[in-house]
Amino acid sequence: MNTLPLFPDSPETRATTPAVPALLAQLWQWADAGWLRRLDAAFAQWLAERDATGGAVPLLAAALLAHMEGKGHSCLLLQDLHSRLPQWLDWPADPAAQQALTQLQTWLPRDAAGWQAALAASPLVELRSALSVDQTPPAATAATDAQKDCPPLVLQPRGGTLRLYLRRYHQYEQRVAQALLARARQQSTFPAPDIAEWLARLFPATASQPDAAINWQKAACALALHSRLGIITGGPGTGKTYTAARLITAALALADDPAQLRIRLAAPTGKAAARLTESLQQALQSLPPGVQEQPALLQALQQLPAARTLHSLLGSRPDTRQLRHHAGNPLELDWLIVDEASMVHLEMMAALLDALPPHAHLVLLGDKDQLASVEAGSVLGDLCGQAELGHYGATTAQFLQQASGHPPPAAMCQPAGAAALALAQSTVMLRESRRFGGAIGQLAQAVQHMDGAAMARILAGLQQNHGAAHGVFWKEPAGLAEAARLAWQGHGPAPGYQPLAEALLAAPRWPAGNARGQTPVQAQAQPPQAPPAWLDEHAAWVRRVLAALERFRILCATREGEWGVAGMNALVMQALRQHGLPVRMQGWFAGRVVMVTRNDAALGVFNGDIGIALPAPQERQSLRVYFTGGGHAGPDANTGSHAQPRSITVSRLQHAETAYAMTVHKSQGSEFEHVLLVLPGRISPVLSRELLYTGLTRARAAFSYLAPAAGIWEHAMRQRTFRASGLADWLQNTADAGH
Ligand SMILES: Nc1ncnc2c1ncn2[C@@H]1O[C@H](COP(=O)(O)OP(=O)(O)OP(=O)(O)O)[C@@H](O)[C@H]1O
Repeated sequence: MNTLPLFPDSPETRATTPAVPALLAQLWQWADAGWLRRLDAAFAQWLAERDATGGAVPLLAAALLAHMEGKGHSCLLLQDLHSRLPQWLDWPADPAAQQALTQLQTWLPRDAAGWQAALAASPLVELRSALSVDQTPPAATAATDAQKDCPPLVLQPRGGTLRLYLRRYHQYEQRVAQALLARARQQSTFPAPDIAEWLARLFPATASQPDAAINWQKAACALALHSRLGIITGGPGTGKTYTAARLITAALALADDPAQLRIRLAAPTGKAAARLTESLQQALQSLPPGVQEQPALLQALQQLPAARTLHSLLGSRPDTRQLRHHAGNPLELDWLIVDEASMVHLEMMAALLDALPPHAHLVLLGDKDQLASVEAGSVLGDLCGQAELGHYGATTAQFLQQASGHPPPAAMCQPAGAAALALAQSTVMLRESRRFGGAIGQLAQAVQHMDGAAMARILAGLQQNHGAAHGVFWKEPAGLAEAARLAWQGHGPAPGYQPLAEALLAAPRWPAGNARGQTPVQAQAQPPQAPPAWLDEHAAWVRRVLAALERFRILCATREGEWGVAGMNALVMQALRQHGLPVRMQGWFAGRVVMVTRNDAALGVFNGDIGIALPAPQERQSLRVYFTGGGHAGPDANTGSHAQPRSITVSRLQHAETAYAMTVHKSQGSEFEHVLLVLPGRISPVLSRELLYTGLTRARAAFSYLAPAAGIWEHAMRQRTFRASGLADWLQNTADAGH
């Protein structure tokens, strides 16, 4: 029911809001100042040209909505907008920006009733009832996209909150919620005793894991086999891939014909897909003996295809948002395992669910505590908001007892007779990390629990060792000289970029006949016909360079500034030049590390792919970008060699940026032996607990931290990332009594 009363507009608001032309002029001025995006002002202008009869407030709300969508929010929480505007917009501290912000604030209604009054009369806004749900089938929704005749903005009261959406995001949220709930409720046909039998084989009791209490990995498999949806969340090393390997094995074992079961693996980035393939292969090596005795099962496991990026799985095509697979042309698969699900944004999740055939099982693996996706939405976080508490219903508890040998602890079950949320019945949180100990693990825990006392203890221990112990170096305030030292030398055995520079300079000499005898990195020239032995030598060198590149990365909270990606890249490039590499501040050079910034399905490169420019083995004077991870095993199109990693010539890679340093956001799905996290000296909303946690957990063996001001870490640790979204509400307001 719509719980928000419809009051007349507040006179206070009307009195201060400018006329439409004045508002638009002001929005463009703010865009020129860099406080809003030009896109935000242009959107308001476009709406005004469509219909300005609703006055300035709907246009102002639209510009702010577009701006917030650019920051990852899928909607605008209207009743909080007035009070939280300074925090959400984060305009610069200078007096002009702050004065503008104050002015903007006076134009906003102060509460939900004021907003509803100001927006309800506008033909640009559709007011939805709290209970209405879109019934448009996904294929039709995708086809009409903007739905030209519908108002572009949607005002949605629900759960006591008033949200304003771009129509597209309103539809995505509803489609995602409906599709996930339908899958969670749809039970599979596997009989519980058969599930129990296979899970007992795959998770035999051991000394470290006696069969005395519930085994959450086993329970996760049981629930994913029980319905068409499994959500498995947990921190690094908690065994998500280990569990997925056993789940896949059980699914194949329970299938009538394992050879016919189409299991597909996917991840949001090429890097994450490569890691999934690799760690799944490792996990499959450690399956218990019972499996080895089943030749058909073994053969099916050996034939599992490599993981792909979600973009390539869904058939992303150049120059269009439309994907090859959708509800009208569904994916041809029976099971889909998606790793690093925290990186999947709302639009991608909606597209994925549209394209999934109804009978297919979907399994999402990911760490709910990591940063949300770069693009709008916080899907996994919204799905797993209650995962820690379980909330299992009586039917689920009974099924877990039957299929895995133990019910969940009483504290994680719903009281008798209480309704159980459908999604919770398909969700398991894994808690025990088997990889993460030492100071990095302790730091990650202290951050996650906002535990100031634990943090103080860890720092005191580090100080006794001049800032470094057990693979952790932590210093604030610190100077840029310190950053340059760590970026080059690392600390202790933990590497900086020096090993990469050494690998680059240790390039094989050109074959005999090249009079200068220079390495390819120095000369970028070679004979036109390279002999096969030289090609192999070149390929081995490329692999050594890529391995060195994977050892270290600088992660930043921001892109700009000395302590952002730009500053850190400059610092590293200066060091590389000093050590004899042909670095150029603009354009391509051998040794330039880049990150792809836009998907290009035709080229087979995707946003977030990391590569390094190196001289090509055959083409005189030419550079190719060789990519880490996600490479294909087939022969290189250019060289014919079987050992070449995936590469493309630099002139074809239009959308890439230098990436010795990258944002923490973009580092999700990757791990490095040593991570140097640098934060800026100014407090801002991007500094958050999730940012620290994600940065920390990218480090396999060593972690360094620097910031130019004291108190930055502490501030970040106490601040949670905020993403406005209505997805949790759509999911939670739908209870399934008796589940
Ligand atoms: N029940 C178990 N018994 C023995 N070893 C386990 C078990 N669960 C996980 N491991 C081991 O712990 C390590 C981490 O497991 P895994 O890679 O599956 O974790 P993950 O959650 O997928 O990590 P990440 O988030 O970093 O990908 C692996 O070496 C795995 O073999």
